[in-house]
Amino acid sequence: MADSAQAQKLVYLVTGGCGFLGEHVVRMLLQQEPQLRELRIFDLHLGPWLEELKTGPVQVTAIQGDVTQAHEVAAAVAGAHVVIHTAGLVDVFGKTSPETIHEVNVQGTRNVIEACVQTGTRFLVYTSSMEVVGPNIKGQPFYRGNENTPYEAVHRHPYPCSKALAEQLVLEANGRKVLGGLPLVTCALRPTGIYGEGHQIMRDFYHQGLRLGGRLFRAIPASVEHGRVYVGNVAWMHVLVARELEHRAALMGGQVYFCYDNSPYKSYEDFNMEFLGPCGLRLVGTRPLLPYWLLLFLAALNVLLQWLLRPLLLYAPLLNPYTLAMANTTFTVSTDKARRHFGYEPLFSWEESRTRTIRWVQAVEGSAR
Ligand SMILES: NC(=O)c1ccc[n+]([C@@H]2O[C@H](COP(=O)([O-])OP(=O)(O)OC[C@H]3O[C@@H](n4cnc5c(N)ncnc54)[C@H](O)[C@@H]3O)[C@@H](O)[C@H]2O)c1
Ligand SMILES: C[C@@H](CO)CCC[C@@H](C)[C@H]1CC[C@H]2[C@@H]3[C@H](O)C=C4C[C@@H](O)CC[C@]4(C)[C@H]3CC[C@]12C
Repeated sequence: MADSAQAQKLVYLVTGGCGFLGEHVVRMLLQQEPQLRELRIFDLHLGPWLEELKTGPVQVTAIQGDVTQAHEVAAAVAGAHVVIHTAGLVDVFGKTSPETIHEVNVQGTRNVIEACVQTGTRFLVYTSSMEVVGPNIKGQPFYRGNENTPYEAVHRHPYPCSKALAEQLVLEANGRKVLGGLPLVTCALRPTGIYGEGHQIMRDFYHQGLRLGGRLFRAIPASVEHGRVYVGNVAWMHVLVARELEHRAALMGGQVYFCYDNSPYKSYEDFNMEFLGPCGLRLVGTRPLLPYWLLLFLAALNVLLQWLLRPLLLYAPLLNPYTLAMANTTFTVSTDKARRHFGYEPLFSWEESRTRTIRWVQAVEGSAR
């Protein structure tokens, strides 16, 4: 008893803890981090599921707050040993203005860093994205690359621009003196496209398929590989990094790590069919049904429609020139840096990740009826 009380000494803060990834990080910490005494969950919108966590042995503190408000962030960070900063605006569909994306993703991250410095928190893990690397505006392939693969990382879209800037801030903050004089230790995790329970875009594709009579139409060549990683494994990487940063500060501080697991290399659409297929959807065509120039035209038309309709309603379809370029450019990762630096092995096999995701889509199906 005394032993476990002694072991449970750390206070963690997860920003964005009610999002798709954030919820998995929160649950993973509660399951896998024996040193946890208090878990603070900071989010703009708090989920009702947090209530069920409050009955366990770890103190769970839900904080409704906005990362763009420096004083709210500082109050949440004060006294935390580790901050996992996953909060962000993930928008590649034109739902939010570029200014808001910048404010949340860049200024929000700056606020988190400054809060750590001012209040004496020493360990900061940032959820970055594969998009800080690519695909770039030239659409050059990144084929099974690693953290050292040369690639021209040039962006124009507000979301990757904001993630790249925020990541740079986090990495540059490594080594800054925090209150008390000790150095801040930071690192960034770069997931590829995350999938798993709670994935909104998978839900959107599923509903689109139902509307189209159980069919989806191939738009992307099957040969274009798109990197994907299971949300449970991304969460597990966050937990491991957070745990190991203190012990391996010299090695891990200021580093970036792609998030990876044993999910197969496939095109975006073929990969989604691994889950949507067993739920009754069919991908029509072995080749794209429309020529690329026509898809590009439709994508551009969607941008025009979005602009024209903006005064009346928010029109934000999945297809736009940016998402088309993303889906149509090979970007896959093959690395073992996380294993070498902090002993990461995926917690969930591909089979388990697949089964869990299928079960979740089936539950979505049940609730859609
Ligand atoms: N989903 C992916 O495929 C993917 C891939 C790579 C990286 N990421 C990164 O992972 C992180 C989480 O992404 P996600 O897919 O879980 O997105 P999400 O939208 O599900 O979660 C983001 C969370 O941040 C919160 N948030 C947004 N603005 C906030 C603000 N101003 N203050 C406080 N909280 C705020 C939201 O309420 C939400 O709960 C993001 O930083 C994203 O860039 C996601
Ligand atoms: C042309 C359509 C025909 O079916 C397919 C459009 C698919 C797109 C909506 C998605 C293709 C690639 C996705 C992105 C990628 O997986 C990585 C991301 C990084 C992350 O930081 C946020 C999410 C995303 C941008 C993800 C969003 C959806 C796609 C563009």
